[in-house]
Amino acid sequence: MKNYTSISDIDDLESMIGEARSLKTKNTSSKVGEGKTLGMLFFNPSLRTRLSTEKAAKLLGMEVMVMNASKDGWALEFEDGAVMNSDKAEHIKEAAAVLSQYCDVIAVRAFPGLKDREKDESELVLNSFKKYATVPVLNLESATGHPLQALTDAITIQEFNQAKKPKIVLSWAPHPKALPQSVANSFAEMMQRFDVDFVITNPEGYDLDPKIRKDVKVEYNQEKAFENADFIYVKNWSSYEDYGQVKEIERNWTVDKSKLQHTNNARVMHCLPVRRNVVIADDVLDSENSIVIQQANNRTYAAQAVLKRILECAK
Ligand SMILES: CCC[C@H](NC(C)=O)C(=O)O
Ligand SMILES: NC(=O)OP(=O)(O)O
Repeated sequence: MKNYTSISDIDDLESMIGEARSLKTKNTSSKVGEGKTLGMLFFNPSLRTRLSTEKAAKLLGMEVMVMNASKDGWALEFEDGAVMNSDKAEHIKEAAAVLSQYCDVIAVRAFPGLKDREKDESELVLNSFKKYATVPVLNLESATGHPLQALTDAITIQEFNQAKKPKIVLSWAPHPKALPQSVANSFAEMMQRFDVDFVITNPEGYDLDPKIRKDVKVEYNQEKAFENADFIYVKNWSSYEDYGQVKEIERNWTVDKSKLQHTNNARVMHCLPVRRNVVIADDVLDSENSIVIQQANNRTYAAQAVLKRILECAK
């Protein structure tokens, strides 16, 4: 595995999950990162991804450099052939090549603009780093995916699952801002890699990209979708068909304790950050049903397993 920019970069998921869980229990340790440097560029805010990935790298013996690329770095030009006579100071060709001199792995967070679907789906920023960097690239959430989060989610479900074939529901929930489909996309892709009863529930007008959800059942009645569910993965996303749009805030989609009565005492997951009492109610987040903190803890071990694999493959 040279890069980790999509969950499709992992061909042996069970092995990767096993390695992450083994690193978590310290049954295995590794200093494969000694003498190596991870460079992380954030074009958008972060708490979990930034800190868990830094911790993961340091557990492997890596040095870590982090940069708020939008705030501290030069404005970058990503279009090849551009005449750079406006506000962009540096081309990604030079930036990626120079970063490749300093870093052994380059990790990038770059959210979608949510204005131009075609441009966002081209993954211009992430793919430009892949094209012009000469070292492996790690996706810290891009315009269409969040593969480290999805691996974390798979690890967490494996840890908590007690059913032979669990019913797992990805549920839309309201949010005041237009958010990416990235987390939902990668979760939907990940669930299709396992033998689970996977259902997506969202209001009409919020279906995910059909290229991602493929033939996954979409249930527009949230409570019906929750029936006998073992896991409820809650996430907001803006409309794909009316790209980037937030329709009226459908407050009755907030996940509260009354909704869980339809489930099989389901575990509730969310990638965080979460808007309490808009996306998920206090009476769920403060209950035994919520595993969002355990889920966030697993971000470190997902990142550690991925970085370990990248470094081993780069040898
Ligand atoms: C990990 C989630 C990051 C981002 N969330 C916000 C609030 O921008 C999103 O929904 O993709
Ligand atoms: N879940 C997640 O990626 O959190 P941050 O946006 O805080 O990194």
